[in-house]
Amino acid sequence: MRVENPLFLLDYDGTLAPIAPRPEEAFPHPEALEVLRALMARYPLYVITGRRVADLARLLPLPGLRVVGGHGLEEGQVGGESRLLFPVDLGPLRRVLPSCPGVWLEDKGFALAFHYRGAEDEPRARACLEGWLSAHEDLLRALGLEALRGKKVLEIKPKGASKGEAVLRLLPRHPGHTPVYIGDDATDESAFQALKGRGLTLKVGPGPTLAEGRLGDVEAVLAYLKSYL
Ligand SMILES: O=P(O)(O)OC[C@H]1O[C@H](O[C@H]2O[C@H](CO)[C@@H](O)[C@H](O)[C@H]2O)[C@H](O)[C@@H](O)[C@@H]1O
Repeated sequence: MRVENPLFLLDYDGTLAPIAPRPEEAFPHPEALEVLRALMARYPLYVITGRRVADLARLLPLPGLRVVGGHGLEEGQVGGESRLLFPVDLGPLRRVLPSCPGVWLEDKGFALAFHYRGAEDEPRARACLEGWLSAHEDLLRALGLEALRGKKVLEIKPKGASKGEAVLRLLPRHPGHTPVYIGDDATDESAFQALKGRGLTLKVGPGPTLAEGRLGDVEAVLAYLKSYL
């Protein structure tokens, strides 16, 4: 299914890049750069990611590429400035970090992501993180923080920011365009929900979803995007 005058809103991990054991190893699909460059020349396009804008600039070095980072916490452009939209103080939380076997911390500055992919016992690592979370619920609430669960990752970030909130912020900037949102993770569901009845939403891979349509994998995402060129 294709739409007229699309506004592309594309997730990164699991959508433009296959999932990898570590974030720094998740390189874009070999055709992604060329396809995104061509799409950007014709249509408005944003990458909507949980990563930092700076991280995306390294992985998708396309000057002028618009990026919403940190699940809506940050906005910027590759080769340009980025700005933080939600104030945050993670200091008190950094003093009580969990100690769970096989879990490692990706500190984004404005959010903390605890990864358990590859832990010897992933279910145990996840349960350990959930236990730590329950024990610190009051602290999180006092700091205005909340948990977000993604693919083998538990993130702590300021309340209020979400991909759904971010896409609703972007729509008025592109009147006359129909949003096409593509994402693979639970963290994309808020965007699928926000865009209900406003555009086309496509979930990558299996699993329950609020999206209207589905693409099998990253390969299918690239084939779909190429159909607009
Ligand atoms: O919104 P996204 O662009 O999908 O980013 C979500 C998170 O992606 C990264 O973690 C995930 O991908 C890694 C590489 O494939 C994988 O190892 C990990 O298990 C996944 O959770 C990134 O590290 C996070 O900061 C993003 O929030």
